[in-house]
Amino acid sequence: MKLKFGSVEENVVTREEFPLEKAREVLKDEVIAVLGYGVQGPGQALNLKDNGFNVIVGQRKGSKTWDKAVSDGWVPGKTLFELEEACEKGTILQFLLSDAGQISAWPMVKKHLTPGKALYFSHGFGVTYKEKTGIIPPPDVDVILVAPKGSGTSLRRMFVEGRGLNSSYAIFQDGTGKAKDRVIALGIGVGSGYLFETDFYREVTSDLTGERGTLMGAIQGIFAAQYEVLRANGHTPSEAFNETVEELTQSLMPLVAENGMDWMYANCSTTAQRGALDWWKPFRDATKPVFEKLYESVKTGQEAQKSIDSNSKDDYREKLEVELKELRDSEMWQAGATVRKLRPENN
Ligand SMILES: NC(=O)C1=CN([C@@H]2O[C@H](COP(=O)(O)OP(=O)(O)OC[C@H]3O[C@@H](n4cnc5c(N)ncnc54)[C@H](O)[C@@H]3O)[C@@H](O)[C@H]2O)C=CC1
Ligand SMILES: CC(=O)[C@](C)(O)C(=O)O
Ligand SMILES: [Mg+2]
Ligand SMILES: [Mg+2]
Repeated sequence: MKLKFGSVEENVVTREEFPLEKAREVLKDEVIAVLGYGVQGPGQALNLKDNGFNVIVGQRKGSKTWDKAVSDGWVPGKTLFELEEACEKGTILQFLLSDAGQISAWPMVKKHLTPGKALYFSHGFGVTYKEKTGIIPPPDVDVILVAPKGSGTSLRRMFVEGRGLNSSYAIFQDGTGKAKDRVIALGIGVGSGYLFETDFYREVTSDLTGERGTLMGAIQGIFAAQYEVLRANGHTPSEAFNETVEELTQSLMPLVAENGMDWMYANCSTTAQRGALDWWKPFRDATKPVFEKLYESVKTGQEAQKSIDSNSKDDYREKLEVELKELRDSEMWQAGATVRKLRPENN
């Protein structure tokens, strides 16, 4: 249906409009092969299975995530296979290896994309940056995307709680004439809240911007800046952490989630309101040039290139661990660990 967001009309699909029964009918003859069992793999595969679809998992034998798949109830030789065997058996191949992993697995996956099958992504990365990834699908298959806007962990948790994480959907190639029904049915099947339309290019550029920006990179940067200023002015770690992170995640963001920033503002002290109304524009103006620089770096493919280069190195895991350790060992997140332990519900 068409729905207005502010004054802009968009194509969206809701669960009322496309119920689960309809999704099951559309996909009743399909074997959905979920390739990769990292973060999105488990969330999507388990939700699809619990929603009554015919799902198998493809994963490297002997890997940690193979064992995780077994402990999640996937049965070797019945619903859990080596990657290639899953590609052979599946009629819809959900390509959920890491974006760098997709590059090395592509020649094998491509071999099994016989006419009529569907190739499904949760990111526009592989296809958009085809000069860098070599991922060029054959013409007689559907190439579709459902991109949950959040972690696979949340996708599963929210499903179990009877909620739904929103996803975008896109069709890159309709090789069978069935791509639209297939993509919507899969979007509903993996447990999406509502689905909004996009294309592969817009999905990848917005996603790369968001995770580098307000979802992760920018928020960590703003946290660090404020925490450092408070500490430099004699505030304790407890005070700096609570006033920077804990209050935001525990008290204020849940209110924003429920009713919007306007409502949260309206329900704080008049003192906070005055200051927060005065200061949001200077913060916007100070950071906007950084966001513009970020978007440019995404647009030119530089961000994609960097992530391919670093993720394909042999010592990638060790290097990553060093950088994550720096975050973990920072005083702010050390303080955070102590503060989390002190939450009454964790005692
Ligand atoms: N992590 C998340 O929650 C989200 C991820 N996505 C997208 O979903 C896709 C999957 O992402 P994640 O679940 O984060 O992946 P991941 O980084 O957790 O890796 C998934 C699986 O790929 C396997 N793998 C990696 N390299 C391989 C190779 N060369 N050969 C065979 N297997 C290999 C790993 O064993 C792992 O089981 C990506 O396109 C990502 O951008 C989209 C939304 C959110
Ligand atoms: C969770 C998500 O959607 C991200 C942040 O874009 C990702 O993990 O790539
Ligand atoms: Mg992402
Ligand atoms: Mg994302």
